[in-house]
Amino acid sequence: MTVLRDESTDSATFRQLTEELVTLLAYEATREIRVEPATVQTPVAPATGVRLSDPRPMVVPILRAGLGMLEGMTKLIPTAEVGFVGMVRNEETLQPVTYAERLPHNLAGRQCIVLDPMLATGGSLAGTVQFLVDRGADHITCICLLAAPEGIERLKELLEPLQIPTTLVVAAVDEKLNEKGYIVPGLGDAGDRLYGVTD
Ligand SMILES: O=P(O)(O)OC[C@H]1O[C@H](OP(=O)(O)OP(=O)(O)O)[C@H](O)[C@@H]1O
Ligand SMILES: O=c1cc[nH]c(=O)[nH]1
Ligand SMILES: [Mg+2]
Repeated sequence: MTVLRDESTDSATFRQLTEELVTLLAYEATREIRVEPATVQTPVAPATGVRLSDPRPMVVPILRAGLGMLEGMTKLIPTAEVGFVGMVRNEETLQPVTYAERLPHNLAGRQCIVLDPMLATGGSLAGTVQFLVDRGADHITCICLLAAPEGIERLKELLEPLQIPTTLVVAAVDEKLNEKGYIVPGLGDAGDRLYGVTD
């Protein structure tokens, strides 16, 4: 996290560290993944273990910055399906605008794992979780690198009344948001740090 925060870290290193960190967070985030018993034959005797249940989990990166977390996640669950949501925050109003959405219409009974490095006001993550819940997802795990207390509160407010099991896994909770809605001390604009500055 310290190297990610450092403004002198270049994009290539930022991407690599994001991927590595996500794989560690994914270890934590998959604790509650649904599995079923599976028996295999070892050279010595039958052994019972587990395999992922059907339907398989759906991993949902929030474009653009969430894409930097996808590879690290699918390393851990290579058989997961992937759906996409594209959102950009209007930097004046701080409201998210959805510009892309490629998800199955029916997510009934699906566990969804949402990826976005930054949970700031919570608007983008809350909007994405709402998409998933509206389509029937019944278990949500969000993985973020950094969260602001304000964003965590917003997510709680959305999710508690829905009574859907939800887990938020973060590498660090920072102090606050600044007047521009940026996480303090944070790491700046995660999308820009990963892929370069856009205007
Ligand atoms: O919690 P919020 O206040 O909604 O802010 C967080 C969002 O802002 C960033 O995306 P951004 O809008 O910069 O788009 P990008 O990924 O294309 O850079 C970040 O990746 C989150 O999606
Ligand atoms: O600090 C922040 C807040 C929103 N989005 C980012 O990328 N960084
Ligand atoms: Mg951005």
